[in-house]
Amino acid sequence: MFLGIDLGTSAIKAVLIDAAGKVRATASHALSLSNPQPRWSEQDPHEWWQAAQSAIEQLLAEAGREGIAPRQIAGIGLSGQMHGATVLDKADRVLRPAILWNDGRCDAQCVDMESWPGFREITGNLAMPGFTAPKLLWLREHEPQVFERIAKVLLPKDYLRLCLTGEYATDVSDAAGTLWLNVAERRWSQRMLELTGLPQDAMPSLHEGNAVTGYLNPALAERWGMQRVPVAAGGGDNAAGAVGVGIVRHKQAMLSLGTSGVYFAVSDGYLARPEQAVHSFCHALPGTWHLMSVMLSAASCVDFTANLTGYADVPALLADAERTVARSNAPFFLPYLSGERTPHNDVHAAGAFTGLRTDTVRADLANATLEGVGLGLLDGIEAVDAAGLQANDITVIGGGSRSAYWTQMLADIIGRPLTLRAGGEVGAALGAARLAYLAAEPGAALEDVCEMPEITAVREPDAARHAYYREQRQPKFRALYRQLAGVYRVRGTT
Ligand SMILES: Nc1ncnc2c1ncn2[C@@H]1O[C@H](COP(=O)(O)OP(=O)(O)O)[C@@H](O)[C@H]1O
Ligand SMILES: O=C(CO)[C@@H](O)[C@H](O)COP(=O)(O)O
Repeated sequence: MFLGIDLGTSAIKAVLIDAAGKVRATASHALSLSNPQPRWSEQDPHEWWQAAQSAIEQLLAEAGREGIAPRQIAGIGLSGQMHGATVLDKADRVLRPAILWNDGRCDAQCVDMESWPGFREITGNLAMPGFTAPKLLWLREHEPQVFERIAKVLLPKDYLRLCLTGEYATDVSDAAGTLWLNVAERRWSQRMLELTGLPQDAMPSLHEGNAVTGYLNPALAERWGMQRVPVAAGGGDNAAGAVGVGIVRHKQAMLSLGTSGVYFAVSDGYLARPEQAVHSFCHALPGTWHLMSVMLSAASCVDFTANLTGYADVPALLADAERTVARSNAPFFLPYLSGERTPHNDVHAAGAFTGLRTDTVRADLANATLEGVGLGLLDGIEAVDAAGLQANDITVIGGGSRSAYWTQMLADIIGRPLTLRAGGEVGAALGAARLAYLAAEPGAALEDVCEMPEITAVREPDAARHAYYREQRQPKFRALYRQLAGVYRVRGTT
């Protein structure tokens, strides 16, 4: 058995797979998110660790009910929300709340980074506020008393690794999102670290996703009745999500519907297209890279509208949306609740409902939300296509993939078949478990461990609906962003 742990933004998820790759148990524990100031997004790393322990203990209890003993677990793999800056002092004390991937406070620092010599050549990316390095520049400027005490900077899942093993380590897919990695060469960039004011030993050791980075510490192994199993490097949640559904070969593609919305296309060589905020990162398996478009609020927009309009929960919103006939002159929703990365790279972008009329009902707002997220995702997919990695078939994963209604609407908007696969809704934890498998059993064949799980459904695009979205909705959606962008931009900032 192999245990995968994914530190998502909304919850920690744990999954147990057997040697045939079948999911045998799952568990999760919700996480809270804090927005102490406009554009700030933070979480407490101590809460991550408490939630991880709770998810693991629930998982072991569920596995026990299936007759699986903790000693049967042969390896652990980690994945997590990318980019978050977890800063520790030399005694491994957390110095402040982690600044997350959807935090937009450090746009001024990004402008500085873009002027660094060699920046784009080394990192392959645009400097965007979600990434880790500009957050450290912000700390240097705004919280110097914190900055000078920093001994280590860890990504979210790597903080859990420290708690599990006592080791400082990361993997190349997650490290690529720091802007301290030379992405083509898969190594830390001394130059980018120096320009940030950090020594190389502030970084964890760097590994491929399927490498062993340490072993479960004796106290935890005893408490959970487990062996001191190896802990794999794992991957950033998108790379791990891709491994989980077998998206590991050139031009294969995946769409992740989590808090964020991510379109991920694999490349067998390094490729960089930063112009439209397309991310160029290493994949979690050796010798592979990927391009990615990232929407900062995707399924989280659906939670937002459900709360705002008083639905009991997301399934209630979805059911009502499905019952309501789409009208001509339907309202629009701009999904930029946390600003946007691809293609706009605009921290000032904001969400909006437009086109409201006296007869607008909340189901119209629900449908506008589902559609607005889809149109935003299409912008990102087209940006990746333009970089030369167009894929005809897209596998969908993440919490949002649970809705047949929404995934059909997305296929109609995108105009390509969307494939659902067994375990896809489990998301990145599945890939983390597969990376644990590869690390614990180096003789295992990659093609076997990383095969595509069985197809559970295919959403074929409806030609007439696709034409409607292309001709009627997409041009207006794009125009609305352009027209509203200036309204939300704060005077005196970029
Ligand atoms: N039945 C459902 N249909 C559509 N969306 C759902 C459903 N259940 C949960 N979700 C959405 O899934 C999202 C969480 O997905 P997940 O992949 O776990 O995110 P994260 O990795 O960011 O924590 C939530 O925003 C929630 O609205
Ligand atoms: O910032 C990115 C990728 O660049 C996000 O995709 C985060 O990695 C968070 O993921 P979810 O919690 O939405 O899965």
